[in-house]
Amino acid sequence: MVRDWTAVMPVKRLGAAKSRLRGAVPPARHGDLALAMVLDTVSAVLAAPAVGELLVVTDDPVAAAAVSALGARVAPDRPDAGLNEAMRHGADEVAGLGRPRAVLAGDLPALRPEQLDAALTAARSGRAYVADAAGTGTVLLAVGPGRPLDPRFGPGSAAAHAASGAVPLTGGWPGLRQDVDTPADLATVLGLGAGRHTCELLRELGIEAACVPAA
Ligand SMILES: Nc1nc2c(ncn2[C@@H]2O[C@H](COP(=O)(O)OP(=O)(O)OP(=O)(O)O)[C@@H](O)[C@H]2O)c(=O)[nH]1
Ligand SMILES: C=C(OP(=O)(O)O)C(=O)O
Repeated sequence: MVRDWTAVMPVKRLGAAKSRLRGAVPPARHGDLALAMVLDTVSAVLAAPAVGELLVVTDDPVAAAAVSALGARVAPDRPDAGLNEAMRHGADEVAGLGRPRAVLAGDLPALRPEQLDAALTAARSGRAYVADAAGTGTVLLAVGPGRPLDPRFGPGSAAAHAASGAVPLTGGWPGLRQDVDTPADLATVLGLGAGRHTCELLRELGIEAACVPAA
């Protein structure tokens, strides 16, 4: 498979990230959990043969160092105006319109490389999205060369992406579709099998967790 996709992943400052997930682990470890989920998502993305490069858009120094160590490239969060602007900046300005780009959230700790490959293969020709497991949100938005990303993430983003002309991708891909916003989402992910970083952190905290093999 040709490694031609640039994956783009926005990561909020860890101290402010994943507020709806607060309470899933002790407060002092909340940032560690947010980072562990990012690292599992990054590991799966970098192991996907269709991905040539992963660009992480973040102003968090700890996350930046950790994802760099795994092999991702880091760009600052500009214009520092929220999720859609961070995605647009990474995909259209830093990566550039000349490449196929796919943005995905950094909260997919059960993501498997083959699921991302399948989604990117299905998306190849146009602007396409993958809805989250609930069907209302979006976990991935892909766009071919020459086209702006035009991201519309936020509440109801699946419908917003459809209304903007993006094609919904219909594969099963349970790990790709399962983003973690709440403690209930985390429990679902632990049933699917979380990546090594999330899994080891939870086990350290005495929480039962099924782990998948390292990607
Ligand atoms: N660079 C950047 N990433 C963001 C920003 N807002 C959200 N993200 C990232 O986008 C992905 C999905 O975001 P959300 O699920 O809305 O995450 P969140 O804002 O941390 O979660 P809540 O506080 O629970 O709403 C995660 O990887 C976040 O880290 C932002 O303003 N800048
Ligand atoms: C930003 C989104 O999701 P969430 O905040 O639920 O992760 C979205 O689905 O567009």
